[in-house]
Amino acid sequence: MATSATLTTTHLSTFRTILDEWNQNRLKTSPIKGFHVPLEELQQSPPSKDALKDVIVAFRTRPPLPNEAADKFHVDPDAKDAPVDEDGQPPVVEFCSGITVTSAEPGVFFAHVPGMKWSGPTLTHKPYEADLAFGPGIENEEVYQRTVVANDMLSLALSGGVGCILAYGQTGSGKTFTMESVEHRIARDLFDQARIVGKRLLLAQGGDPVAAENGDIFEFNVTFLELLGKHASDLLESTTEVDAQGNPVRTEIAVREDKVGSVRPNLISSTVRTSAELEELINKALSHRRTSATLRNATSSRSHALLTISIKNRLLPYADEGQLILVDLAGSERYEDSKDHDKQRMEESRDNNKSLMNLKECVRAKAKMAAEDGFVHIPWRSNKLTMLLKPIFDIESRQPSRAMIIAHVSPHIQDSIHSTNTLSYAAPFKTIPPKPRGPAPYDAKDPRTWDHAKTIEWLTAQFTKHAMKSRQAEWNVKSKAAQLAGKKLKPLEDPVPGQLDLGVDILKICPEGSTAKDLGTLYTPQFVQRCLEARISEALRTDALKNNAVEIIGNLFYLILTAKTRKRNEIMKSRKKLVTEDVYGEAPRIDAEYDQEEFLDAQIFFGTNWQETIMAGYKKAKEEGRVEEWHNGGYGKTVELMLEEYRAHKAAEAEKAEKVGKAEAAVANNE
Ligand SMILES: Nc1ncnc2c1ncn2[C@@H]1O[C@H](COP(=O)(O)OP(=O)(O)OP(=O)(O)O)[C@@H](O)[C@H]1O
Repeated sequence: MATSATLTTTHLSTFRTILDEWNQNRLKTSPIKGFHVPLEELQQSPPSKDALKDVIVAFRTRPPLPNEAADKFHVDPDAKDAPVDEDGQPPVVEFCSGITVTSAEPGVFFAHVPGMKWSGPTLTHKPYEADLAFGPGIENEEVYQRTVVANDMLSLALSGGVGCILAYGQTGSGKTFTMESVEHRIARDLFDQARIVGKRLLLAQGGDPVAAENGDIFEFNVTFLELLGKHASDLLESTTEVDAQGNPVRTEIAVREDKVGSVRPNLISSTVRTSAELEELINKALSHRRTSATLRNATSSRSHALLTISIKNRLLPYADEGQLILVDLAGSERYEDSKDHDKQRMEESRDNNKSLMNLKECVRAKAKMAAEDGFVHIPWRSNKLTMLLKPIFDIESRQPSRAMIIAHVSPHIQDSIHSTNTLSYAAPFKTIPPKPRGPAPYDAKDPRTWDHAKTIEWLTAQFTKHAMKSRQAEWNVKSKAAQLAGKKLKPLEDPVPGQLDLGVDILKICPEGSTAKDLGTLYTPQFVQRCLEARISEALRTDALKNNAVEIIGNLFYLILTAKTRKRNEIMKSRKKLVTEDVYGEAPRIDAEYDQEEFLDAQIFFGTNWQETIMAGYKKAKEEGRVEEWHNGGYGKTVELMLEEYRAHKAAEAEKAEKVGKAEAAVANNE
């Protein structure tokens, strides 16, 4: 039977004609939109932090490779039922585009999906939107500048936050090409950036200007983990042992939460001091990366690869370590593409798809939470991949984090169905920043609702507490010395209100117009730096001020976190039992009632159709005013119908396999 790719190839010239007409008509009404800021300008001006989002999504498509179309979609003219074109000739397999970029920022990709009606071939043009879109002509350097640099990922990690970049897409779409270039460029820039940040921090502490010139205050540790199906291994472990398929055998690494809730797999952690050392390490790990041929790409990577650069700030040894997590995800193969593989490969493929689905749930939930400032559950514990990404998904983490997903699609029209799957996977991550809703009602326990005066009052109380403590400690020392000299010191009197030397100018820490909510968006080192710059008394030692500042910002983060958790509990209580709106507010969920294994397998089988079918049912019920009915049975029925279809498909597959087995046995017997 001809595959849809072969059918498309057969009608290539018709599709090309339809596509040209569509493009001409489109260009008449709307010209192609470029990026907001030219690249040179972007490189000169630092990004504005106010405009940054927690989740950023970008699309990328690559140019076709030489001879790729003819090789990849080769049609055998001698085969039985060999396809012929409209003129009865073997189809000429040349490149035909399946993707059109109509806007770079916001990013808009149109996927051209071939179809067949009684009247002949048809083409549906499906639009998808992201924050950014990179067409086939965009070079790696520009992708890096507009993603990593423009979103301040390096400063974020150097300031104790977590920056994560994920490359997603069909096998062979260009994920590794992008990620490797991002990794090498980060190796190129990280140390220069660290010197700039380090110098600022050292000078703010009144440090030695010569030492500050080197700015060498960070320690960088690198790990490289590979997740193949359910199995994690260390890509920095050198091995000579190989398995039956010729893949290197490495120690299995456990991925689990420890007693204090951290996920820290026992990996080789290498300290790097220079760009060259980091570069060398990346090259070593990449050469170790397990690859093997799949149906679609001769050097396809079947595993997720996670490069983590942890950054310790030696000036703030107790602050959380910053992290850069760079993830080259396994190819998102469809069931159709993996079914001809052996059992092990099919299992890997299934596990990969499950982890990609869990990842989707987590990223969508994170995007939703950032946009609405409310609470949503992020199911990061459901899978090893998402567990490894705990620092960006755990809502209880005090570290600021930012995730960027770059969804890659093949440029070929024969891959359009794959492309629509990829684009509809990633497009919902794009969120619109929340509209200003006016100030939230004041709540003494929620710093996010405090005005400037209340913030100053709280900061003053915090610094007063520390000043009182150090005053008392000083008196204790003096009193001890007096005792030794046989004297007795006068008891310490309370200070005259307003005359206690706090050592800092509170108004410099929280200038007019800013509030606790603004302070809550600072990274710990930034707050510490601000406090050091606000020092007005030499009596307050740098070390003491640093420690006080870390504690105070920690207290503020804690109050914000507690307020968020309280809000979450209120929301949870108000929700109906069992029947809950899912994280996208789209459809109700009673998923826990199903056999989870089968439930996930069915979702993988249906791909994007699963969610689309549920959405369609929900929307219809909503339009007809039957939402309650949908909650109480409609959703369940829809899921049951899809599960039944999946079971029927599995039964048919099993029957087919049995027949093939019997036929093979018969042939073997005759022989
Ligand atoms: N933007 C691009 N420009 C030029 N060539 C590219 C581009 N992106 C990818 N390629 C080339 O396309 C081929 C496939 O890319 P790559 O290996 O990165 O795909 P992949 O999505 O990582 O596949 P897999 O999941 O199988 O690892 C490679 O030969 C790569 O060099």
